[in-house]
Amino acid sequence: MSNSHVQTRVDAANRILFTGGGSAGHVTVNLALIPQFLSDGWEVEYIGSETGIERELIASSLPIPYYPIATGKLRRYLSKDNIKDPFRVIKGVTQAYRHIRARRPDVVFSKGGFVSVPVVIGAWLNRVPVVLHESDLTPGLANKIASRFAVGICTTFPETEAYIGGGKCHYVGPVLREEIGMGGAERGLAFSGFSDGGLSGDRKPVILVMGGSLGSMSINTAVRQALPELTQRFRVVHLCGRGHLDPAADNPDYRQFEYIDKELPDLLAMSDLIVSRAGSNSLFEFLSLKKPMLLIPLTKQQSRGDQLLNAASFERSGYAKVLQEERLDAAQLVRAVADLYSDKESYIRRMGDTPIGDARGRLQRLIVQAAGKEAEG
Ligand SMILES: CC(=O)N[C@H]1[C@@H](OP(=O)(O)OP(=O)(O)OC[C@H]2O[C@@H](n3ccc(=O)[nH]c3=O)[C@H](O)[C@@H]2O)O[C@H](CO)[C@@H](O)[C@@H]1O
Repeated sequence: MSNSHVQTRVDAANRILFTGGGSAGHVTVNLALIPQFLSDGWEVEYIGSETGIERELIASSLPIPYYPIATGKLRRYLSKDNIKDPFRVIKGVTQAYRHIRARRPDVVFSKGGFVSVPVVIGAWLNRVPVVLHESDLTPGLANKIASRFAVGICTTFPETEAYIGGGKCHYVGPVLREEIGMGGAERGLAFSGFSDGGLSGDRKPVILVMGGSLGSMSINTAVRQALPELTQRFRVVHLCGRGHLDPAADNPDYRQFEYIDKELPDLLAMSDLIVSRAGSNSLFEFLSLKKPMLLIPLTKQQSRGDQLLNAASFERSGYAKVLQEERLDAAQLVRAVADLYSDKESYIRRMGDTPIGDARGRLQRLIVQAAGKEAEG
């Protein structure tokens, strides 16, 4: 009796396939959602690229199968790779189509990035419902293409609907990983080797510098040039991106790391100020923790202008100070940090009034509904 009960449960397991990658910003929401589906008894699997950051982030933190497929970049500019990439996209669609046909997930959830397009098309060809999520105020190219094949597009900003249309948009708000709010400042200081003085009022305040999940050359250069001045008043912890450590940047009040995974919540908890690019996931993480932030958004030439809009929206709400990339140098950085620090209480006060809400729960309910499974509320 008990055996047949177990067998029935296994046969009837709900199955969800996640995709998304290329940068951590296209994986973070998946990292927030997957543990919930696993604890609700769903079978979860992931399709990502062969070499993208998603492969490492998923493998290092979640016990789920990962299926790599061929990917080709979708570019808005001329490149010799534009010739071979369409063939890689077609190969990726074939691989995703076959995988989805064999595994028959109830639903596909896509977080965007160029790896997601073949998966979304493969799901659509198999008549598996697809739900998308867009982190930025304006949709990325992958999500623009994928939206034609999706039953729903969940957004972080209410304004995004104007850029997608089609009546498929659902505003859910920012989806945060649960562990972001669970960091410990003491642990962050110990990890950074700044434990002396602990959390006492007489320690130097800490600035956390994040150049986006891939790092930023211009922020790295400006921060390192500004170190002699910055470290007179602050300690600086710098997440500089893979391959961008600089052994010459040596200062007792400076620490640099390429990329931080598990300890990031502790580093955030420890920080008094943040200097960052303006990727949407990072911004809402800072907001939820009420960290005064100086944002240096990617320009229209470096990205599609999404970060300019994200940063402008946060500046309008009084959550962030913005320094434009074109004006970025060591002197401007020092000045902007000093201004932000002297006004930090008003930033914290304005962020204090902002409810973050349960976007993770709302998004999960929408996905479960799209899968044709019952979801309450
Ligand atoms: C160059 C590029 O394409 N940038 C895009 C990318 O940015 P990016 O990948 O930087 O995206 P986000 O800032 O949105 O998210 C980064 C995520 O990585 C985490 N993190 C970062 C550094 C680190 O050392 N450890 C760590 O865990 C952050 O906490 C955050 O959860 O996706 C964003 C969301 O669609 C877009 O707004 C950006 O324009």
